[in-house]
Amino acid sequence: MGKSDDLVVYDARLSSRFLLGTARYPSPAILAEAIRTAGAEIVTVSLRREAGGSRAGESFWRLIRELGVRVLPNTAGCRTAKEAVATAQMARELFGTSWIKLEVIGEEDTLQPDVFGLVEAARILSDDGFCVFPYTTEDLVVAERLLDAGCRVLMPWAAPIGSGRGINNLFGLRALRAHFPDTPLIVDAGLGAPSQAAAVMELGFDAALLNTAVARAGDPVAMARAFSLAIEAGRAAYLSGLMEPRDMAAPSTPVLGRAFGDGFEA
Ligand SMILES: CC(=O)[C@@H](O)[C@H](O)COP(=O)(O)O
Repeated sequence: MGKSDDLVVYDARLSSRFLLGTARYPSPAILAEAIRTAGAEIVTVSLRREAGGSRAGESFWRLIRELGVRVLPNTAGCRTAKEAVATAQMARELFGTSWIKLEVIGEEDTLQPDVFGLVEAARILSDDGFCVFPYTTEDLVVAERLLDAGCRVLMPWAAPIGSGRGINNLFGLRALRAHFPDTPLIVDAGLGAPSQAAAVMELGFDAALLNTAVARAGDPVAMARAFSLAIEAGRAAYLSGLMEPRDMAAPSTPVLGRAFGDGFEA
């Protein structure tokens, strides 16, 4: 790629399109190596899990500082707008950042976002100066409401958190991409295999955020590398202009006098 393909989100310019979650790794050392190998510039952290005061919290912070990555605190575990707003405010104090990955969970089996609470919390936090990264569904109307509320990026799910199902609603994600061509769209949650990450990037999504598939892999560091390669490959494919699939065959073997296809006759 000749010119820069950086992704701009709020005040950040990112060369990596791979955002990584920090939960459920076998050890802090493996987490650190996975982040390095992924080349991730942003990691998401749950305020509830990494409370700064505890010994575990302190060593986690040392590790993050050493890696030089940017932290995107999240409101994982919040069930109401009120709870999410309070958690975001605590996260701003604790982590010294106004970035917040906003999760308001509405349903236990799927951990589906409560989109009503999400929009409400997004508005309150945006008005309060936060840069909100909302974890949402592929719903176009909700997306509009989130942008109206002040969000400058959207994080639609591919599938329920931790399910590893990949793209559940291809039509919905395609429609979202087509409807918001200029909004950074980061697919967040449900990606289980590198091929699925490549697929969302091929659809034109701007980045992918995942956790479980790397953290719970047999070899998380090797899996981080596999996802990193896949995300890069998917992005390169998208930028290169993918061919349209067709129902019928189209001969690819050159016929006499047309060795280089239309317009290149020898
Ligand atoms: C880590 C995080 O912030 C979540 O959004 C979520 O856990 C990611 O989903 P997966 O664990 O399914 O990748």
